[in-house]
Amino acid sequence: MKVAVLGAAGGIGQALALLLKNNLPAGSALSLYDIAPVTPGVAADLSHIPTAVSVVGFGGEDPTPALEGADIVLISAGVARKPGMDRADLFNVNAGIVKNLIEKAAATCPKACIAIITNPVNTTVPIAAEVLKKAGVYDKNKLFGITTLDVIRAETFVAEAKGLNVSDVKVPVIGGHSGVTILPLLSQVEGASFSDEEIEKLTYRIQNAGTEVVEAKAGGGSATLSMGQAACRFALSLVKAMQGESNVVECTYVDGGSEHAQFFAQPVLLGKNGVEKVLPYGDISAFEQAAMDGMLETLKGDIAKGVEFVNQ
Ligand SMILES: NC(=O)C1=CN([C@@H]2O[C@H](COP(=O)(O)OP(=O)(O)OC[C@H]3O[C@@H](n4cnc5c(N)ncnc54)[C@H](O)[C@@H]3O)[C@@H](O)[C@H]2O)C=CC1
Ligand SMILES: O=C([O-])CC(=O)C(=O)O
Repeated sequence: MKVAVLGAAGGIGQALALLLKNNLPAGSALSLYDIAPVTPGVAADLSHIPTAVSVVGFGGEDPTPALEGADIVLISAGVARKPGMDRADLFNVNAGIVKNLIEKAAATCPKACIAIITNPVNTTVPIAAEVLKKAGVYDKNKLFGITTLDVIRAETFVAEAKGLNVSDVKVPVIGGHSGVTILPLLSQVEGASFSDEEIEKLTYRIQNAGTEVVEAKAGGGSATLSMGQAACRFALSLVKAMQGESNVVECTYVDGGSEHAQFFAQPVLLGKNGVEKVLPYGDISAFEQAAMDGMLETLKGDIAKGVEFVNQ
């Protein structure tokens, strides 16, 4: 299995590459790309870690050499938030970066599964879909927005609040990846019950956890280490499923599985060819239904912005 990371010299990219070097199955290949000229050096650095995962790195303008033969492409290239910004403020810079990288992926590894980290995810994933459609290589089962950070945050915060062992806590998070579009289904957490006030507070914290990190980093960027961990979890799940393991499920932002919006995050059964089946997210509470009703206009607007960007 060959995994390419685009944006590999950045805060997320380096953390993710380190985790993948240590956790991909033996015999895998890791291919790193970033416009930053340090990238071959990042690969050289990682290559001294004694695991059976090969690593090469490419800098400069052209990602093609990193994409050749890739089975999975993980994209974290782009700018991150500073205090006072919301994720949509990243659109002007990151939309063009994602469009260019996807054009290269469409030409070089059209059958790869592509998973996008770059914000605003609600919009960059529809951009990728439109670019792949224009290139005639779109397979909706092979395009993902990585929303796993919302899931690991929800699991961490619930375990802390309820004194549970975090490895036993499962929290589906549906919708999108910004503000009100992030909807943790706390009503489905097993082995814990919450007061209305706890639900409101936990939901708000999960929705705004990215901003919590942006403010704490005080101008030095956004979540990188927890995102590296989240993206590694998602990538390893995808690798396992693509290699034939059954029952691999992750919440992820995908095309066409929801009656609510063209793109929607919910539990997805992963398989040999990417999405095997978009799973129902089950019963939700009245609070969650109101949150769902309240998010859809924002989410649909975010999606339309991406579609327009490519087709303008
Ligand atoms: N999906 C999610 O849950 C999360 C997404 N993010 C997003 O991930 C993105 C990256 O964040 P960080 O790694 O913290 O930023 P960073 O600034 O540390 O790294 C970004 C990297 O992208 C590279 N880059 C810029 N343009 C490029 C291009 N055209 N081709 C290749 N590489 C390019 C830069 O050289 C840099 O190394 C941001 O958009 C951020 O908002 C961050 C946290 C969570
Ligand atoms: O908040 C940000 O800008 C980065 C991000 O997506 C997150 O941490 O969830």
